[in-house]
Amino acid sequence: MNEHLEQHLILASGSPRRKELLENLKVPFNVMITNVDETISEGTGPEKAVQQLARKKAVHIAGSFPDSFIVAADTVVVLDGDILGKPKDEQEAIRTLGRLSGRTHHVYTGVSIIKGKKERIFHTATEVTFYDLSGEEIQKYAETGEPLDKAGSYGIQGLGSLFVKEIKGDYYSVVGLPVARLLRELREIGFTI
Ligand SMILES: Cc1cn([C@H]2C[C@H](O)[C@@H](COP(=O)(O)OP(=O)(O)OP(=O)(O)O)O2)c(=O)[nH]c1=O
Repeated sequence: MNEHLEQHLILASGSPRRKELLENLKVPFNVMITNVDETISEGTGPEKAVQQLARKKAVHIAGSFPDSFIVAADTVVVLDGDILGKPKDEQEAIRTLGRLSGRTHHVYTGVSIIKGKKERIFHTATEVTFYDLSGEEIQKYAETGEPLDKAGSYGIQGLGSLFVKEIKGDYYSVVGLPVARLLRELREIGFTI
């Protein structure tokens, strides 16, 4: 019997990118959308913040599925110590992109895995450097709508790729899910893959 049929994987995320990336594992899974409050309390560092939020999303689903492996993640961009989440509108996206222009920032992704009483939690940090961006470039990009549902107001996998001069770390972590690390952590918690 296919052992994958005996273990149930759930992605607790509404992000289409996370779903696509998890498909690379080539195991069946279900997607469940979580709706948790993503406010980060004052003074919380990005490493802790992304882990806490990822765990909150996983816990939200885990109670109802104690026999399943629940995976959830959270991604933020950090510049000059400021945590930049998803912009609330086009104007905020334009301001954020102006700040990221010509600079190096960090993308933190936290991942939580819960299986009954067992848990794994980790985060990754990736360094991304942008080319200088003109006001016109930023304006045009913001008008595409691509920044709106993305931390730091850009998508490295989309038109935002045209801004990236250098990246140090896991590309997939910037997109929202460090899949290679996740695979290894899933094995550690007893998922056969
Ligand atoms: C920096 C960056 C972020 N992002 C995305 C990944 C995440 O979907 C999003 C950050 O918001 P998150 O709150 O981490 O995730 P989400 O609200 O989209 O989905 P869910 O909470 O249901 O899992 O930004 C990209 O797609 N590309 C990028 O280059």
